[in-house]
Formats: sequence, structure tokens, C-alpha cells
Amino acid sequence: MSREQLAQEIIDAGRFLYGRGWSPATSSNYSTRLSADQALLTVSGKHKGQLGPDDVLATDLDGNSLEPGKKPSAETLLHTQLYRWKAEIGAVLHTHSVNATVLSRLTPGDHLVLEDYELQKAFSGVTTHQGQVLVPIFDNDQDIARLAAKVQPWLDDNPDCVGYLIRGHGLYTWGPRMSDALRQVEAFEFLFECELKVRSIANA
Ligand SMILES: CSCCC(=O)C(=O)COP(=O)(O)O
Ligand SMILES: [Zn+2]
Repeated sequence: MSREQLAQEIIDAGRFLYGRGWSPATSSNYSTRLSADQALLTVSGKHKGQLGPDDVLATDLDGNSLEPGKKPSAETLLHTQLYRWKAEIGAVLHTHSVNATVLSRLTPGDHLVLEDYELQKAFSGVTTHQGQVLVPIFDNDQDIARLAAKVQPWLDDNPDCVGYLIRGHGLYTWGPRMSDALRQVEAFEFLFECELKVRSIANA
């Protein structure tokens, strides 16, 4: 796919995710793999429902901008570490939904368990509702290099990981193509809402 097409995928993802209320205002960041050793990422601080072709830039997989004058997302390292982790990852989405934010704050400990939901099968590699999908929750940190260093051991120990939460902040998920990453955002959002409803009824 050309850079223009990959940029359009990011623009379209932003319109969709903003429209669903999962990427309000200037929150969130998105990327696609540009080549074996480069990513195309959103420029920092842009409204994600109003992205245009100039609102993306290329970086290397150490997170360095390859386009002077454009400021890469503050969370670039969280994207590039995923492209370095697995060669088959082609798109990464980070969103800031209300449900991801609230559920990550309500869940004590370092992970959330999703189990007995048919929709778990929307995640890559999951074929039954009977297993558990473990979603790690990392405490938020303004130092993204330090946060990435906490994420890396989990990825290395959990090669089937399909996404993670940052507490009080949002979701990261990914896939071979943008359509896969978008499907996983939708699945997570459905499951987060179910979890919050189940918990509120159980605690009533
Ligand atoms: C306004 S939300 C705070 C920053 C953030 O968490 C985010 O996802 C957007 O940061 P970026 O630098 O990619 O615009
Ligand atoms: Zn964020």
C-alpha cells in the first residue's frame, strides 16, 4: 500500500473512532507500518476526527521523526515498540473511551480478565468463549519511555496479547491490518461496557 493509502487509513480510522466517542478531542494516536523499519503515525495534538494528509509523519522504529518540522505523537514509543515486537503487526490504535478509562480505574491490580463472552472470538487467535483474555493494566505515566519499558516484559511473556489498558488513560490494540485493529477496538469497547454493566448490577 502507498504512503497516501496508509495515511488515508489513519484519517478514516480517526473519523470512525471520533464518531463513536472513543477518541474525543485531541486524545488518541494511530499508526500503520510503512515498511520493515518505519511507521506512519499521527502528528501530536491533532483533533482525531479532523485529520488530513499532513497530520501524519514517518518515524523509525526507535520513535525518531523522519520528517523535521512535524512533531510525532507523544506516545510514539508505545507504537514503535509493537512494530519491533512482531513483524506481522501492521497497524496500532490507541483510544481514550469513557469505558476504557472508567474500567481501568475501577479494576485493582495489574490486569483485567475477560471470560465467557462470545465476542472474545473477535480477537486474533481466540476461537472460543471458554478461555480467558487477559488485559494488562499499566499505571499511567507521563514518561512514555518508562511506560514502554514496563509494557515490554508483558509483551515478551505474553506473545498472544491482543491489547492493554493504561489506567485512567486508554486502550492500545493492534493487528496485521488497520481493519483488524479497528475490529479489536470495537470488541474491546463492547466487552468493557459489558464488564461495567455486569459489575454495576452485581454491586447494586
Ligand atoms: C489530550 S489527551 C493527552 C495526550 C494523549 O494521551 C494522547 O493520546 C494524544 O497524544 P498525541 O501527542 O498523540 O496527540
Ligand atoms: Zn493517550
